[in-house]
Formats: sequence, C-alpha cells, structure tokens
Amino acid sequence: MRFLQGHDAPHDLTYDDVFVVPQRSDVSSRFDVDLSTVDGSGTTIPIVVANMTAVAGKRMAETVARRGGMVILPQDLPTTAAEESIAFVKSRDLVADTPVVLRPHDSVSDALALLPKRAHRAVVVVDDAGRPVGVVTESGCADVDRFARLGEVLDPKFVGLPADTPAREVFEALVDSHLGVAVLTAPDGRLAGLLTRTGALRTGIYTPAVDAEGRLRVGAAVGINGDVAGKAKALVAAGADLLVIDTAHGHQEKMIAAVEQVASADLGVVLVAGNVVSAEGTADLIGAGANVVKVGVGPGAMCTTRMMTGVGRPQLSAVAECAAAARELGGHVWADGGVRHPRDVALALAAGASNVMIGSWFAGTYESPGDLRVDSSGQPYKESFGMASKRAVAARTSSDGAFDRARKALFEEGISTSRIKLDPDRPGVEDLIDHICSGVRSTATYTGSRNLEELHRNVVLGVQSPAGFAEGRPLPGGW
Ligand SMILES: NC(=O)C1=CN([C@@H]2O[C@H](COP(=O)(O)OP(=O)(O)OC[C@H]3O[C@@H](n4cnc5c(N)ncnc54)[C@H](OP(=O)(O)O)[C@@H]3O)[C@@H](O)[C@H]2O)C=CC1
Ligand SMILES: Nc1nc2c(ncn2[C@@H]2O[C@H](COP(=O)(O)O)[C@@H](O)[C@H]2O)c(=O)[nH]1
Ligand SMILES: [K+]
Repeated sequence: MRFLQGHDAPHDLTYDDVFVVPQRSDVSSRFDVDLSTVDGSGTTIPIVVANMTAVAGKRMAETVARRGGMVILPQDLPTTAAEESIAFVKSRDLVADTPVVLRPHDSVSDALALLPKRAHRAVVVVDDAGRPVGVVTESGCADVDRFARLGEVLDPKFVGLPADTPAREVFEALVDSHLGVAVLTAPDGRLAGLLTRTGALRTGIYTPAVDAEGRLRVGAAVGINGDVAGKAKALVAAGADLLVIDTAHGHQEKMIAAVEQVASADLGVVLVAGNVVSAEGTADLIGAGANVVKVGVGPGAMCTTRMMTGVGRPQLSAVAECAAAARELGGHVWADGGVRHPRDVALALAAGASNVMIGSWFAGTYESPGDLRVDSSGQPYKESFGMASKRAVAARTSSDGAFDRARKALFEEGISTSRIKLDPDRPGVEDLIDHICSGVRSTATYTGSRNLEELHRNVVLGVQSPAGFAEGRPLPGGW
C-alpha cells in the first residue's frame, strides 16, 4: 500500500479518511480473486469473529467456518462450555446447515421460539426414528393456536433429497418446487441436514475453513489472569485450532509473560496476541512468541476506551504501522474493531492485515447467541455489550468476593447494553459475509489484485475530506 503523491497525511488516519484509487487491471472476474490468508489461521476468507459474549457462540462458529472464516470463543466462557462448543463445531457438516428439530407432539410455540435461531427459519419435524415427516415455517404458524401440535400444522410436502446430492441439483429442485429449504437425509432415511437455495449457491463459492481431519475450525481466547498456560492447554486439547491471548492493553509485562508461557508450551496452534497499536508493541509480542498480533485500541463499537482515557490510535494507521513491523519479523496482524462497511475490511487488508476481526456488526444476526427481540416500531434487534463493560466485568468476576467485585467494577471501558438491529436485507451472518466478500473481491479487481498479498502491494490510497466520504454514501431517500 502506498499513498498518492502529496497525500501523506500529517496525522493518523482511519478507514473513513481514505479512498482507493482504481488502477489498470488484468483480473477479469471477481471470482478469480483468492481471499485465503497466509497467516496459518486456515481461513479462506479474511474474516474472524471477535471473542465477544454477545457475538461469538457455537451457531456463529459453525456458520462462519462453513464459509471459510473463523470464530474466536470468548475467554469468559467456562472451559467445560468451551469444550462443548468446540465439540459441537467439530461435529458439523461442511455443506448442510444444522436443522432445528422438533417432534410432532411439540407445540407451535416451541417452533416459534426456535425459528429465529437459524437464518433458514424452518423447523424439521421428525418421527421416533429421526426421519423427517414435515417442515414448519413461520407462515405455517401464522393463523394457528400457539398450543396446536406441530403434527397438525407441518407441511408434509417438502423437498427431500439424499445428503450427497450435488448443490446445483439441490438449488434446481428448490427453484422447481418454489420452496426455500431442502431436507437432506442419510441413507437410512434419517434427517442429515438442511440446505437453502442461497446455501446451495454459497457451497460453490466458498471453501470451508477446516482442520487436518477435515472438520470445521474454531479458535478460543484466554485472558492474562490466572493459569493462562493451563487454560490454553485445555482448549487445545479440546480441539481449538488457534488461541488468542487477549487483553485491553496488550503491551504490558503481564501479557508478554503470558505469551511466553503459552508459546513455550508448544501447543502446535497459531498464537494470536493483542491488542496493541504500535510497532514496538507488535515487535514485543512477536518476540515473546506470538505468530499474529491483534491491532486496535478504541475503534470497537462497544468500546469507550478513547473517551475514558484518551488512549488509542486511528485504526488504519495503527494497522499499517503494526503490519509493517510484523512483516519484518515474519509475523502477521489482525485488524480488530471499528468495521462497519465492506470497504473497511478491504482497507484493513490493504494496510497489511491478514484477517479482519468483526464484533458488533455480527451481533445483529440470527446466529449471534442472544434472543431475537423486536422494538416498539417492529424492528428486530439483538442486544450487544462490550467485554470491558460493567455487565461483562460482573459476569467475569462472579466468583470473587463482594469487595473485589466492587473494586473491579470501578474500571469500565465498554457499553453494557446496545441494540444492534438486524439488517432487513442481510439478517444472517452469511448475508453479511456475502456482502463483505463481494466488496473485497471488487476492491481487488479495481486494483489489479488476484489475492490478498497483491491487494496489499497494489493499493494506492488518497486522503479525503469528510465531504469526500459523504459523497460516496448512497442516498436511497434522495436529498
Ligand atoms: N481493543 C480495545 O480497545 C479494548 C478491548 N477490550 C476488551 O475487553 C476484554 C477485557 O479486557 P481487560 O479489561 O483487559 O480484562 P482482563 O480480564 O484481560 O484483565 C486485564 C488485566 O490487566 C491489568 N491492567 C493493567 N492496566 C490495564 C488497563 N489499562 N486496562 C485493562 N486492564 C489493565 C488488569 O489489572 P487491574 O484490573 O488491577 O488494573 C488485569 O489484571 C478483552 O476482550 C479486551 O479485548 C477492553 C478495552 C479496550
Ligand atoms: N474498549 C473496549 N473494547 C472492546 C470492548 N468489547 C470489545 N471490544 C473490542 O472491540 C472489538 C470488536 O469491535 P467491533 O467494532 O467490531 O465491535 C473486539 O474484538 C475488542 O477488541 C469493550 O467493552 N471495551
Ligand atoms: K469506539
């Protein structure tokens, strides 16, 4: 990445401050762009989901890994819960989505409670032997009593196909039948999974992020307090493919010691550590044994650090400086926080990040762990909160004594409640992934880049005024 002549800013920059200059390109299709990363994380698209309790659960992990990204399970998850989540992700199919399953004697209200948990928004009703007997959708529940049994409301005319049916055939069968989901079955007739039309389409576009045994990948975070190496070992033993050692101020002695301990345990997984925003911080963490350094202090949507402390750094400059330092040492960086548009992901990659971490944006999806709520205007939303908020600190310190809990609650650097709306056009995390990847693929072709390394090398940036940024915004309502 370089700046247009005369565009070197005298101050640090963030994503909104810059634009990408288009260049002569010989990349003729956006599908010719390879979005896989070279940082050892195994992602085939450069998207990592932040280790935030309101964002990163097992449904998110399964869904994102199937499209080639990776979820980092939060450090506040008890080790046994993390082990269960990892086992769940590892047992998921690489193509079919996990169905929501109920029995004929379950009620309509049971189905309505579970429908928003998955973007496919269907419940499969199975018999005693686990064979599908019908599908229930929201429209099927519209005018019926909530206590009615699913056996009475299910639609028995569903598209049922063997689990090994090629995705294109599944797509065509759904188009022919005008139905949204195909029910996939194992050779013994038992339910094996679900595939939507877009799911079938995505199967041909994305490559799942898988481990050496061909199972979906998932990462896990640890903090810097307590037995860090012990927890790291337990998570890797449970199957975590990557570890993130995460704290607000990553450039501190306790962090460096934690990274050294985990690195010396030689667990055989990529080690990510952060957060920092300087070349010195990056070099110290790589020196301690980190393979990847997580960059970003204060850009996060739930984060109040800059307002509380004045500490932080505009994210584009932070990523560019840390990425340059990491490259000199054979390491990598992840850009963490502040991503609100596909362009932000493209710019972080241009600045040299090997993956981009997204939290709050993905909180507003069916796959995030919280319950779907509807506000007074009928808008669906999910609740999110920061990991340094009073709410998160209270949960993290619940086993401490009252005095210690009160002491820790004094330091609050995050929002405790925020409503993240579901985008009506992109309510599922895969819709957002499609949106981001299409933007990044397009940035690559505009700059003549076939992969992320070329994107980083080729991008020429200019610095723009707030009016320049505003000009780029669409105006769906006119002006
Ligand atoms: N990227 C960002 O901008 C930020 C991210 N976060 C996220 O919040 C979560 C919780 O992180 P964290 O608050 O570090 O909690 P941790 O539980 O990881 O503990 C942090 C440890 O570092 C010590 N510490 C010293 N100085 C600081 C400081 N300025 N800020 C925070 N801790 C400090 C704390 O001691 P003591 O409590 O005694 O001071 C404590 O022992 C993480 O997921 C982190 O990524 C939080 C803030 C900023
Ligand atoms: N200062 C704080 N930073 C936080 C908190 N919770 C999370 N984070 C950071 O934000 C990113 C995600 O950014 P987003 O814009 O995509 O939401 C996350 O990875 C953390 O680094 C917090 O309470 N305070
Ligand atoms: K912020």
